[in-house]
Amino acid sequence: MTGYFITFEGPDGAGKTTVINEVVKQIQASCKRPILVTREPGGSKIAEKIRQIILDPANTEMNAKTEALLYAASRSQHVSEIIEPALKRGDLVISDRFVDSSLAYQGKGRGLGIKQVQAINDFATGHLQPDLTIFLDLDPRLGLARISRARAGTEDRLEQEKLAFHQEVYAGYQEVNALHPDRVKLVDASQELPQVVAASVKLIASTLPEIFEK
Ligand SMILES: Nc1ncnc2c1ncn2[C@@H]1O[C@H](COP(=O)(O)OP(=O)(O)OP(=O)(O)O)[C@@H](O)[C@H]1O
Ligand SMILES: Cc1cn([C@H]2C[C@H](O)[C@@H](COP(=O)(O)O)O2)c(=O)[nH]c1=O
Repeated sequence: MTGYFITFEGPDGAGKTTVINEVVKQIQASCKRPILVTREPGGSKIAEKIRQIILDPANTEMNAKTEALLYAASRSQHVSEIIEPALKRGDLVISDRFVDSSLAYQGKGRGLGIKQVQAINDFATGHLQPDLTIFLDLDPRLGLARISRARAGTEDRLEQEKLAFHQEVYAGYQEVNALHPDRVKLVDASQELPQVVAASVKLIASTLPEIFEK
């Protein structure tokens, strides 16, 4: 049996983690497949260790290529150890971020080039592609404001980057989303949380109707 793979993407503070938790609560009863929720960077023991290195605000000297390769290394382990086995079992896998984050943050934000970053990620993941990507669309300024309200003083190394970096990342997402119109669906994340959750559930139900009880 083959499973299904959904990813959530968007700028920092768009609400991905919060929305995923609420979506899972709402679809659990009617979903015919076991649901596995995971995240990047991280999702497995080794990948979480790499996450700590990448996001540590003390690692100010990390260069952009090292950063991109560490995200890809973490992802490779996450895919082989967690995502692929779950998909082989037939699960619905929902990941908080995946390759599109690297394309936007490292490809565009760090200026490494979307094609170059796609190439190292194709190597890392064996070209694994989500069935559906829900992009929580929010002005990065609003996302950063949410984050500073929620965790002022404990922002990670990437969250501490200047607004100009986050605006480049947002532009990167727009390029990536335009390359994959069939896979990537947008939800207006400036709405109240219940509306964002409802729109996400609707997209999942319309894209993957076969995973729900009739
Ligand atoms: N629609 C919403 N309206 C207002 N606040 C929201 C909304 N969705 C989430 N939040 C709040 O914004 C903050 C960031 O949410 P969350 O951590 O889920 O975002 P995220 O996209 O996962 O962020 P990051 O990528 O940085 O981990 C939290 O305090 C959360 O409660
Ligand atoms: C997967 C991935 C993530 N990032 C960035 C985005 C965030 O600022 C941090 C951590 O993510 P979280 O959602 O706050 O847990 O890492 C990135 O730059 N490249 C990536 O591939």
